[in-house]
Amino acid sequence: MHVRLVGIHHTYPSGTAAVRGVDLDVDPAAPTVLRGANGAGKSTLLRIAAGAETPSAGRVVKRPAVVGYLPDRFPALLRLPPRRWLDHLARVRGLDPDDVADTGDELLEELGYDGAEGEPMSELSKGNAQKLGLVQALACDPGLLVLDEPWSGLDDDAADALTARLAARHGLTLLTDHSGTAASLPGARLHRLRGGRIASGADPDSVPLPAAPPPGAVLRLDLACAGDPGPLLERLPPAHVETAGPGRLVVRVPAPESDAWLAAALAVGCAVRSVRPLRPADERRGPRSEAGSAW
Ligand SMILES: Nc1ncnc2c1ncn2[C@@H]1O[C@H](COP(=O)(O)OP(=O)(O)OP(=O)(O)O)[C@@H](O)[C@H]1O
Repeated sequence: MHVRLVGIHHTYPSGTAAVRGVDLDVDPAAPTVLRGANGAGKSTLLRIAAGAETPSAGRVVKRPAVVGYLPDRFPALLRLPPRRWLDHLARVRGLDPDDVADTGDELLEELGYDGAEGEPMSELSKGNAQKLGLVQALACDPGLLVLDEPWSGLDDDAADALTARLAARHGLTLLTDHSGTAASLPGARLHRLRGGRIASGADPDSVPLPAAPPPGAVLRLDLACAGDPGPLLERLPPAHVETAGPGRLVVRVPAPESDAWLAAALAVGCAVRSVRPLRPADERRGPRSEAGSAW
């Protein structure tokens, strides 16, 4: 079941129009990732998707009953100790805290949480507070998981553990991520927000095509594509394949063919991560992998 954000606008009482007409499908088959500059409206849109904020206009269709939400920041004066806070949030979601305690403990261990039991939330280190935030969002077995910068503040081991958990998740997931890690999740669908709007494929900020590639130029297309790349490549025009792995396809195509190639890739459900001209040194080095090779 998809969750759909339809015609979402949001203007804060201050007059800031943070979201201006966003339609977005959150697909259960792959994580939906929002990118964009600071202030683009990502956190606002996530709060609306999670049901933590009511939009000025528009609606969220088919939001599941249980939503796991990691906000961009916690209230600074949260005095509850961690365990009581986790129990409190379980009750807010209509769940019995005992039912989520085992999964919560498993997650705390997996993420290497080492904050003191009795310490108020407001006195935890940033990373430990982030780990608790992730645990409350993940432990409730959410129908929709909404994560605002989930890798922020995590140490390397915790970041890897989170990446592995999200990669293995089946279900609706919507997240923002400045670190770039989310783009590597299998099948990740990337959308760029710009000034409160989803940037279209033609937006230069979304598809950074060089203004005028010189004759003979070769472009490297980096794509996020759901599913097995083998069958996908058979449906696409020939190209030198650099990388063909779960969720990721990197190919080289002559510049004059790149528009047709991109159009074909978008038509089979891929999202464009970047389009860059190859430097002559890269071209001499040749592709790193021969998977699916040849024009
Ligand atoms: N509570 C609020 N009241 C008034 N304006 C707000 C509020 N929260 C956000 N804004 C404004 O709305 C716009 C979008 O902010 P938002 O936090 O959604 O962007 P963002 O893309 O998540 O940014 P960042 O990458 O810095 O987290 C910004 O201009 C911001 O100043």
